[in-house]
Amino acid sequence: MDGIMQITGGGQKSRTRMMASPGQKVVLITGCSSGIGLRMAVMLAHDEQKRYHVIATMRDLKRKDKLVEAAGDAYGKTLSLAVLDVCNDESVKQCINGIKDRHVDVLINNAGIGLVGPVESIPIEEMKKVFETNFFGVIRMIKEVMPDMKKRQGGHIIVVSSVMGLQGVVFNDVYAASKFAMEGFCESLAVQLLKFNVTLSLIEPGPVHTEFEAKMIQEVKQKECPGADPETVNYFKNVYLPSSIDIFTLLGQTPDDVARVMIEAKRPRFRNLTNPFYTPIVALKYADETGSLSVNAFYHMLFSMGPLMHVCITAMKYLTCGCLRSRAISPN
Ligand SMILES: NC(=O)C1=CN([C@@H]2O[C@H](COP(=O)(O)OP(=O)(O)OC[C@H]3O[C@@H](n4cnc5c(N)ncnc54)[C@H](OP(=O)(O)O)[C@@H]3O)[C@@H](O)[C@H]2O)C=CC1
Ligand SMILES: CC1=C(/C=C/C(C)=C/C=C/C(C)=C/C=O)C(C)(C)CCC1
Repeated sequence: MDGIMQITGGGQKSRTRMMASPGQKVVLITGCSSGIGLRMAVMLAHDEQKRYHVIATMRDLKRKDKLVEAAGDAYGKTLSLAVLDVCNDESVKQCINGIKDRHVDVLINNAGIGLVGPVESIPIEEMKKVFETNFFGVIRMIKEVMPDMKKRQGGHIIVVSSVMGLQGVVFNDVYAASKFAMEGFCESLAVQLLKFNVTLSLIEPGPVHTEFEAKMIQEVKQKECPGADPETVNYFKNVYLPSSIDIFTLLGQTPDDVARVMIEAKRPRFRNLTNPFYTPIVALKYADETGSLSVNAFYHMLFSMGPLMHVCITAMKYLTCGCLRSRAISPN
């Protein structure tokens, strides 16, 4: 393993860290009870050269069993567990204060939640929860860890964003907005951090088969959408849902695919799309600065193409996988 996980500077000081052996880098990951966070934690803890000590955090330790089982022998050696709720100031402080010298070499902000539905049917409180987790949760972590990294002139902050941080998707308005907000925040901060030799990277997965997908399907099926008109509810449940399931089936990656992109890239880049299919989708946006191309393309894919969308996406998948897969999977 080489990868995005490269640390710039501060290497010697890492000897004083709690739990980590000399020379090991301390990697703190949020949201490790399932999905991408769990797999990243396990893959790093299983590094053959034992270069990382992973502090796998989750908000509720009752959910630790899947991680502990997947970690196997690494648990208690190269992987330890800690409680951390990214929405709670105290919880974040307590966790970081519990680490020797508060020394974190790599911070992976993975914890996040989704939200789908017609905007008019979603209470503002629910929308705030999404921003509180996906946006302020990341900022809370960065504020706690970044000052020490700046002092040490070294460290790496990774943020699991999404393709929806670059391109909005119908009925995902608020979730996409939370990831766009994160992208803007990181784009601004990355420049300052370079001056302190601290690297900031974004990971932008497309659909990934995790609990996130199951929760999304459940949410669409169960939501009664009060306040939304019947036509909109029909588009949400009978047009968006089947297209979305189709897209997960056709293009979905595994959490291991995503973790590998992060771990195996030779040099840390600022943006890291994990799914080659989304490269042309994002390119559409930059090809037409008025935005009409993207809005019209998505409109036709969703509302005019019907079953043809499946054929079209399958064709695009094979075309893009052919020419872009190697770039997306091993970017350097
Ligand atoms: N799956 C997908 O299609 C995609 C996912 N992503 C992003 O990937 C990241 C991981 O999601 P994924 O693995 O797919 O989904 P999962 O639902 O499997 O995992 C999300 C993790 O975040 C944790 N979490 C939620 N709220 C908090 C909180 N307040 N404090 C600490 N942890 C919290 C969950 O913990 P708990 O068990 O306690 O709920 C869980 O461990 C998210 O940021 C998501 O936005 C990006 C692109 C695509
Ligand atoms: C329905 C639909 C689409 C759906 C995309 C989806 C469902 C993407 C999911 C991404 C996820 C889950 C990201 C998580 O952060 C497209 C391709 C835009 C084309 C138009 C129709």
